[in-house]
Amino acid sequence: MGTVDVANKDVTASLAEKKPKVVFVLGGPGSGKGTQCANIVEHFHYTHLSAGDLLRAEIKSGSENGTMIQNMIKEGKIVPSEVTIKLLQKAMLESGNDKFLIDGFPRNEENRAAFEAVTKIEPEFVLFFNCPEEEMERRLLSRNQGREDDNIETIRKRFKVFLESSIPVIEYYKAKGKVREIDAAKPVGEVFEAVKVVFTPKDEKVTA
Ligand SMILES: Nc1ncnc2c1ncn2[C@@H]1O[C@H](COP(=O)(O)OP(=O)(O)O)[C@@H](O)[C@H]1O
Ligand SMILES: Nc1ccn([C@@H]2O[C@H](COP(=O)(O)OP(=O)(O)O)[C@@H](O)[C@H]2O)c(=O)n1
Ligand SMILES: [Mg+2]
Repeated sequence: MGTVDVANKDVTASLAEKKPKVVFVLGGPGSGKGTQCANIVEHFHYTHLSAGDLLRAEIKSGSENGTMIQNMIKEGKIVPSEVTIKLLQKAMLESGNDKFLIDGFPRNEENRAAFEAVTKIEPEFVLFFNCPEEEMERRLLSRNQGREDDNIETIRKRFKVFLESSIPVIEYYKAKGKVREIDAAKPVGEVFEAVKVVFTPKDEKVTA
């Protein structure tokens, strides 16, 4: 066993000790995951970890996996979970927090099963932003963050991957009663009102 494996075992053990609370934030590309996570962080003091942001930072850092990650993102493909899970574990440990919004992960069955097997962490619930494709396409084409995957050709590929690989993950958690579905086609403020209801503890909810 190499030193990298040993180091990752330490990370896994330290994380397991903390028993972190995890919410998976899922939804198609452009459904508003990042936007709403920023609001949730402000109001509910979670740490936001976007799998896509972590992968993009890994490319920028000049890591040995950088070129592979960059090529997969350009093609709208899902990076092997070994890479993404290590980045998530490291970020969780470094944050010092014990409440996380994991945005854009798990995106396929391999992501889901590997995260469960490696970390033994079961999500509290899954926040699912449901949005029609036409609206997501409009938003992505005007996102203007200079992303190499926000062009119509890659967007189409990402929608296909979402339908074929990510929807089954949402269905898996639906069968476990863990999905909190939000109508994400509405304006940002209205979507957040619905999000707040999900994050507000039941005994604090005002029943008018
Ligand atoms: N409810 C909304 N209505 C209109 N535009 C939105 C809404 N939510 C997000 N956006 C915009 O759509 C684009 C994609 O949002 P983002 O939060 O990055 O989505 P995701 O992380 O799911 O891809 C951004 O430019 C964002 O400002
Ligand atoms: N779990 C993940 C998340 C993202 N990614 C890659 O990163 C890309 C961008 O993900 P993202 O979450 O930032 O994209 P949005 O849904 O926010 O538009 C995806 O299309 C994948 O290529 C991945 O491989 N595995
Ligand atoms: Mg995002």
